[in-house]
Amino acid sequence: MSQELTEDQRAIREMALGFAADALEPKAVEWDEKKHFPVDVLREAAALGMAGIYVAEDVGGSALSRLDAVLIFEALAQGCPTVSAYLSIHNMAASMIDRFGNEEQRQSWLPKLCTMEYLASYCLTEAGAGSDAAALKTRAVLDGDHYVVNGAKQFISGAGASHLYVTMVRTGGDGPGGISTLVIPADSPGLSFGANERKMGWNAQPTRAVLFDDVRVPVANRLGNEGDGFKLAMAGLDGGRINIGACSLGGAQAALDKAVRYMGERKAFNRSLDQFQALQFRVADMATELEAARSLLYRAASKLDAKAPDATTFCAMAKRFATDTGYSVADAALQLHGGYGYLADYGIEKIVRDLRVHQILEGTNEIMRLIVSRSVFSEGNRS
Ligand SMILES: CCCCCCCC(=O)SCCNC(=O)CCNC(=O)[C@H](O)C(C)(C)COP(=O)(O)OP(=O)(O)OC[C@H]1O[C@@H](n2cnc3c(N)ncnc32)[C@H](O)[C@@H]1OP(=O)(O)O
Repeated sequence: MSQELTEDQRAIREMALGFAADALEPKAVEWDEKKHFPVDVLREAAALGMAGIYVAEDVGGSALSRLDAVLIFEALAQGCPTVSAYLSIHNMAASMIDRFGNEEQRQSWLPKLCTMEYLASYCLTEAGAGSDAAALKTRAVLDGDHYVVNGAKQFISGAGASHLYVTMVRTGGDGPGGISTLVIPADSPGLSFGANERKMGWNAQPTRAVLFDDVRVPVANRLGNEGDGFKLAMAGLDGGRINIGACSLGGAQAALDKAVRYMGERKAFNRSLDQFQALQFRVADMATELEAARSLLYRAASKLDAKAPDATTFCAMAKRFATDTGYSVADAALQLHGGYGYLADYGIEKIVRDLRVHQILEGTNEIMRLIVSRSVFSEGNRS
């Protein structure tokens, strides 16, 4: 463990690890193969307080810290990175309503989001606006006390299954200042979904386009003021990014643990694999790299909890480092299994496939470098 955890934090982590071992890990390969989104299991996680982790208690949330959330997503990902990652997106959307919603919005949506009677999706990306999120084109035009929304969102996790879509739309001119955030219910007339995308991994959750054709959304569903939407979206992503980093670390830890067990059982040249120093050193490096990533991730979470001015930069550093490290450690664990690592039964190749996308989503790792370099160079300019 990279930093001393409090007794409460250890208990939270143990609870999530127990849930991962009992409810996620035994089914994870089957869910991947059948492309099954286990909503019933997500609701069991919600009953343990993991659907509104950093949402306030008055609306059913657990009111825990960002560091607590990272511990939970890391632990859950040891059972299934994909289910943990969906839950992290649901938590991000719920926390945006908690932080930026008015009292009526909080009371009407959050109790159901915290039990997962309602599932939530986060809709920023468009076919023509991924990394350049401020270029989004989905438009919302005011018509009396409603907005009329037209456009399409791409790569939306949970789409088709979610009940609420926290959606960034253009209500004003070009650029970030013209963007607002609307909470759009799934049953809104004119809202429809693309086909479930066929993916390399992340098969235990659906990914679809969300299509808006003259969808009427009450002005009362807007979070914050007109023009605030880009900042709300970015603020949500700060936490979302470290949560995804935690999912990578959890998946990679599970892969490393499998490799260590396998190396004790598998013999070659009359010795078990764990007797070869070259392989022992490889495992030593993997464990060291994971621990370094964990330290940075927990530091970023603590910065977010402290509302530190450099929290966004640390979240970007941690997301980039944890998802790159997690992927390379999981891939090395596959290699240590030899041909068996490539077989579905061992559960390693699924972890590698699941973790690959973490280097792309919640902001590509190239965008994370952009955020960090902007901060480094602006600090350099000041001195
Ligand atoms: C299986 C599926 C595979 C693929 C799944 C893909 C789906 C997803 O991953 S979900 C979405 C992920 N998308 C992203 O992460 C988007 C990546 N892009 C970005 O983060 C931004 O566009 C980024 C960082 C490049 C900056 O954009 P840029 O247009 O230069 O805006 P920038 O000038 O920095 O900021 C605009 C305003 O927002 C504010 N802002 C920026 N970041 C933050 C933040 N973290 N918190 C609060 N405010 C912020 C700025 O201060 C600025 O405010 P002001 O105008 O008052 O100075």
